[in-house]
Amino acid sequence: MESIIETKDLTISFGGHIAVNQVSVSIPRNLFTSVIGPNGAGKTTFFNLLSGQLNPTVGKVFFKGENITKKSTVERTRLGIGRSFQITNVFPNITVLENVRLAIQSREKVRFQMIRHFTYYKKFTEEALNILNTVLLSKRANALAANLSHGEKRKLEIAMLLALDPELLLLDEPTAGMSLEEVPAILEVIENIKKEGNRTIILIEHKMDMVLGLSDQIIVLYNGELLAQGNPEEIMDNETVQTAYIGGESK
Ligand SMILES: Nc1ncnc2c1ncn2[C@@H]1O[C@H](COP(=O)(O)OP(=O)(O)OP(=O)(O)O)[C@@H](O)[C@H]1O
Repeated sequence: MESIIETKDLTISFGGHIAVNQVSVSIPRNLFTSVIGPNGAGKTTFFNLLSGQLNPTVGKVFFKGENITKKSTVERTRLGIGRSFQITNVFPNITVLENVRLAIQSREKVRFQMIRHFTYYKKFTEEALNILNTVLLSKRANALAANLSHGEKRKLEIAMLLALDPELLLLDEPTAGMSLEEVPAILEVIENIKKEGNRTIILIEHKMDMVLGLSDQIIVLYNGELLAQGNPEEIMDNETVQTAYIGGESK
């Protein structure tokens, strides 16, 4: 199966501590992959190495076959890798719809020419409304971003990410800090993106029921190392995983 992103011996150490240790994985295009592992296993660091926030001490990252190890975060975003927390430009004092439309506009780097402006405005507004539909924020399109609840803000962050039109979406614990009532909506948002079928999603998540329900394959990290990779059944049946992680994880 064609891989969208691949790592070879990916390693990073902070001082003496090896946070990600010789991880070689191939992540197939259009499959839903989750990365699990106990606290401190190296999941977020692994994402940082994929998105370019960190450079590996050793090892390589390939995106669609191209060696991107030396590329910056901005270059990787341009190539099609989208990471949720990269989106810092949510403007609190404009509406939800305007935020998403502006993000689309900046993606397209449109020059404001008055004659063409109306055509683009309509096109971008339609795309923004479609994205808001995907993230279940249509009803809040005209609300000021500042007035959103915590759960709605997370949805807007995902919307801003979708506005970049990434081929690969890296979602790092999208339900973190959410109330239990807000979790099903985020799950529905992820399912909507999955259903649209044009993006590959990699999810870091502690909620095992969510991981098992969404994933085609699961990568297990433990002490920075790749402990296992397989479909949900294989991972649940894997004795090493049970001993190292699932049995011992309470979060
Ligand atoms: N910038 C850094 N400097 C020093 N140590 C770091 C740095 N970033 C991460 N670490 C260490 O690397 C290890 C892996 O951290 P990481 O955040 O990747 O784990 P995680 O699996 O995402 O954990 P969690 O589930 O708690 O988010 C931890 O021991 C952490 O303290």
